[in-house]
Amino acid sequence: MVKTEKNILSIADLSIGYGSKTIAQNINFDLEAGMLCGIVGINGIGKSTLLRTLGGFQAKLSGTILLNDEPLEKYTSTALSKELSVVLTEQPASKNLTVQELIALGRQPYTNWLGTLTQEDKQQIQTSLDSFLLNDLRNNKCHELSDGQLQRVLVARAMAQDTSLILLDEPTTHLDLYHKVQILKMLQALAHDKQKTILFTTHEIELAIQLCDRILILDGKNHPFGDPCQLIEEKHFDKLFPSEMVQFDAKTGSFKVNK
Ligand SMILES: Nc1ncnc2c1ncn2[C@@H]1O[C@H](COP(=O)(O)OP(=O)(O)OP(=O)(O)O)[C@@H](O)[C@H]1O
Repeated sequence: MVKTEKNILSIADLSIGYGSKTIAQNINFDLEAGMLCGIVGINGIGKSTLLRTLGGFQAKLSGTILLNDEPLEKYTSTALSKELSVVLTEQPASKNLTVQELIALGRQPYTNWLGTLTQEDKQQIQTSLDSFLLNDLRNNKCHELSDGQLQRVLVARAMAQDTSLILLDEPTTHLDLYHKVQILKMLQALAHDKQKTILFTTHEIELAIQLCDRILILDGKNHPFGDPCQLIEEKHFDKLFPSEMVQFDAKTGSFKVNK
């Protein structure tokens, strides 16, 4: 991976939550261009809340979120749509569009008020179709697709949006193991080859350990962040679940059920 030193996302002393209800606090991490980062943690710990906060869908409670060195809240929605794309699990509103039409929506921040596509827009759409193996499906309606195919379309749309940061909420939900690995490898290629910074929530801890450059563990306390090997060495995965049920095996990077 060719690394640049520039931080795309810098999070310092961040608290997230709803009104007076704090869900997580003291979150700190930095992400450079070209990094794939998974956010893991038990159900209800605040993964989606963090993603929504970073995506600007809900206000932070306190702390700093810098996107390309600018505070997130300083961005206008037009400026933000050129720096940040978000892929959520459920997007039923646009399912009547064809694959190509949905991906073309990713170019909206760049088109004029008529939505006319330039040669560059068309090129970006074609590259996204190619990267996510969607050429044969380009004229299919999105409601005709399998979950795995639809997930590839949603990520391809984010790629067409051509932002420095891409946020995804549980991109592997409902997928079989092969298609979980496929989408994560495609995200990894997008991060490494196109120097995109990609942050996603997941319950696939073992796959995240194998494929991510960084992992953020939301644990309700210190929220360890780092290289997966470093997190294993520091025994952070050992404490993720109550040890009477499952135990983390550092040698294989996997969880074993206590029988
Ligand atoms: N709109 C809301 N208002 C108040 N509390 C909320 C709201 N949405 C979620 N919560 C609470 O915030 C906490 C964190 O929820 P969140 O969905 O971020 O967790 P998560 O880690 O993504 O969980 P999961 O792994 O189950 O998807 C939960 O206790 C949840 O009940």
